[in-house]
Parts: sequence; C-alpha cells; structure tokens
Amino acid sequence: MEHKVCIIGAGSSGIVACKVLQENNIPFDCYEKGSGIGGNWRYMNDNGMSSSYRSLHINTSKKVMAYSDFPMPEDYPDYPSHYQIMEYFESYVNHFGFRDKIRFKTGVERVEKLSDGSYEVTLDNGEKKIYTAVMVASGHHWKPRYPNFEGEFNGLILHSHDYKTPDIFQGHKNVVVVGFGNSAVDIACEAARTSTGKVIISTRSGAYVLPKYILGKPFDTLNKYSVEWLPMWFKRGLLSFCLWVARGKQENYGIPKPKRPLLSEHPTISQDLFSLAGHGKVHIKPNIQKLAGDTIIFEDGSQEKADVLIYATGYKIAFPFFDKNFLNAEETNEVSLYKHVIHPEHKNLFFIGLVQPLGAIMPLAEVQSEWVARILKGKSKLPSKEAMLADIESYKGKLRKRYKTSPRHTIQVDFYPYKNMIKRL
Ligand SMILES: NC(=O)C1=CN([C@@H]2O[C@H](COP(=O)(O)OP(=O)(O)OC[C@H]3O[C@@H](n4cnc5c(N)ncnc54)[C@H](OP(=O)(O)O)[C@@H]3O)[C@@H](O)[C@H]2O)C=CC1
Repeated sequence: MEHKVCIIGAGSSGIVACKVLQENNIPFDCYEKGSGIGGNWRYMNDNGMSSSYRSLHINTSKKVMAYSDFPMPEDYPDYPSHYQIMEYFESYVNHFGFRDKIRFKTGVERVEKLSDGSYEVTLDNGEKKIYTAVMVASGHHWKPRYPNFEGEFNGLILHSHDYKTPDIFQGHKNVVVVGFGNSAVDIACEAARTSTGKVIISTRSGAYVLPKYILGKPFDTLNKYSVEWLPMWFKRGLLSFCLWVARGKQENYGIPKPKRPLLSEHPTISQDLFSLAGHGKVHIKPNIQKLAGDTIIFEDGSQEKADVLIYATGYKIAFPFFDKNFLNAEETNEVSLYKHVIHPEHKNLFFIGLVQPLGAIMPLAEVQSEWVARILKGKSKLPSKEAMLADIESYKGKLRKRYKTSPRHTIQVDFYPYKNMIKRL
C-alpha cells in the first residue's frame, strides 16, 4: 500500500519524523502552526505553544540530546541555550533538506478517522486532505495545568508557560513558586538572582535535586553505563552514591529529603539551587493551604506576604484536533498507547515524542520515527490488538508501582532501556 502521511507539528519530534520518512521515501506533509520550526525550543514561538523562557538552557547534555547522525557543534557547551538548540535544529533541517515539505502558519484543526481507515485532516484555512497515516508530534508541554487553591491572591499570578523574563522580579519582590519540577527550580533561581525579596518554592511532594555535573562530567552521560537488567534497588543505591559524591545530602542546603525513594519521580535537575538555597536566597515550604489577599498560608501553618505567585505546576496532554470522544487525555494525562507510540484501536495513528524520559526526547523521537517507517513499509509487524492492550496495562501497572501517582508520571520512560527496546522492535 502506498502511504501518504500527515505529520502534525515541526518541533523537535516533528522534524525528525520528516527526516526519517524522507529517508525512507514515504510521502508526507508536515503542518506547523507557527512560522518556524523548533516548537518548544523556539523562544516566543508565534504558534503560542512554547513554554521557553529567555534564560532557558537544556538540562540534558548535548551528547545525550543530539540526533544520532547529526552531532551538536564541538564549540557548544555541555548544556546549550535554547538559542543554540534552535540553531542546531535549523541546520539539521537545512542539512537533510526537507523544509519545503513543511507548511508553516498552517494549523491542523481536526483529524477524523474515515470508515475506510484513512484520516481526513482539516486545516485552519478550511482545506481538507486525506492521509493513510497520521504522526502526531504536537508536543505535551504547552497547555498549562493550574492548581485550585482556596481563596484569592491579589498579586501577580503567572503559569510557568507564560513566564519569559525576570523583569517581573525586579526590586524587592517576594515570590512564591508552586511546584518542584525543572520549571519551578529554574524560575525560583532566576527570581532569587533578580529580587532582593524572599523567594519560596512551595511543594506538596518535595524532590530529589540532581546536579548537572558529577566529577566534572554531565550527570546524564554516566547514565549510559547503567544497564537495563540491573535491579531497581541497585540503580537506586548507585544513584544515591553518585549524588552523595556530587553534592552530599541535600538537607544540608535546606532542601528537605522526600519521603519516597530515589527514581520514583521525574528528576529535578539544577546546579544553581544548592548554592542559592545554601545562601538563604531560596526557601522550601510545603504546599499552599489558602490564598488570602497578599498573604499565602502554607500547610504547616506558616504565612508569607507575596507579590508574585508562579504556578510551575506542569502541563496537560492535549490534542485539540481530535474529537473528545475519539481521544481525550487532558484530565488524567493518560494516553493508552502501545510502547507510547501506537494507538491499538486506530491503525496508522502514531504519536512521536509523547514520552517523558530520564534523558532527552529527541533521540527517542528519532527511534520511534524509524519504527513507524518500518511499520508503514511492512518491515515490522505489530502484535494483535489484545496483546497491545495487555502490554499497555502491564506498563501502567509498572508505572504505578514505581512512581508517585500524579498526572506528571503517566508517560515516563527510562532513556536507554526505552531507546534500546524501540530499536529492537
Ligand atoms: N531546562 C530544561 O531543560 C527544562 C526542562 N523542563 C521539562 O519540562 C517538563 C515540564 O516540567 P515542569 O514545568 O517543571 O512540570 P512538571 O510536571 O515536571 O512539575 C510540576 C510540579 O508541580 C507540582 N504540582 C502539580 N500540580 C500541583 C498542585 N495542584 N498543587 C501543588 N503542586 C502541584 C508537581 O508536584 P507532584 O510531583 O506532587 O505532582 C511538580 O512538582 C519536564 O519534562 C521537565 O523536565 C522544564 C523546565 C526546564
């Protein structure tokens, strides 16, 4: 069967999907809402979906993040800025020469499955196109998830998605950042360097904070030596030892130790937090109990006056182009996909980059795309629908056992084991 594929989005997952299909001579069109490639990594992207802030640097190292056949420039630092990552993506697209297959400023409004199994794609200009397969690469860090605290806050409230520059912290601003993921820590550190006021991270679960370096090497480059068959207790012990060597106990800096074991949450990575917390520039408090005008009351009964409240509370997984009865993940962030790629009920509907790795998404989006290309060419066979559904349930069970139950842990994968598994498939 001759395929024609629709790729939705030209971010870091969409461009590698384009490259892989082109290499495999599979015809495709890619649609991108904004006027350029890069998705989340395009600061101030005019598609309105980027959550990048001006000071953003990637928190996985350049070697782990790069696509397999296109290394990042030698003169890039270990942890490039979003400007450098964008340059890298631009040269990737130029090098492999598929920019003309991407239709910019063209959003996908609707994707509907037809009775013959093909997909009707409606664009935002009303145009309708038919495809035999759809690769969804529209990202999962663009639709803010808000908490629902009792009471009202009078000051400035912002979700981390809308945070761009630290000007809002200028002067003597007291700042409370809710959440203890990577957005929360980056923004709290930036606030602490900008404001002379008090900066607080408010967290309901706490976090183990991993430094970017250990023994002078990017932390994630050590990860490749941990082989997938090692038991979890051993991996935990090894990581615990590495953390002890790299930074001692995090409690020594005023960062409480979570009550659950290591590797049961998406990692929070920061080199700066230790220093700023140790200097008393960032304080950690429990979750918010109540908002009361200019005062924030925490669950331990303490109160703080605040000027700025940042919700760094993560994102909803959303696909606005699907009918809610066809696919809806927003409330739970649960999407039932075989190996996080294949929809077992809908043939030739694929999801690229819809994973949250302990590592970078880009090389995983690459192996996923290669797998999809093989499926489309009939070179890889899928198991039965029942077997795929059973595999999905079994994986969900493993996630529930390992991770704290939370919408942020529904698409979690271990970088190297997942990459190797997709390669094997
Ligand atoms: N430099 C970089 O490369 C950066 C990368 N990122 C990546 O982007 C992705 C998104 O990160 P991020 O924006 O930090 O979001 P996350 O989903 O990772 O973290 C959200 C945080 O908010 C907390 N939270 C959620 N809901 C509530 C609530 N109702 N009340 C209180 N706390 C709540 C969560 O706690 P709980 O654990 O209890 O759910 C968690 O601490 C991640 O993959 C991250 O690694 C982000 C920023 C920078």
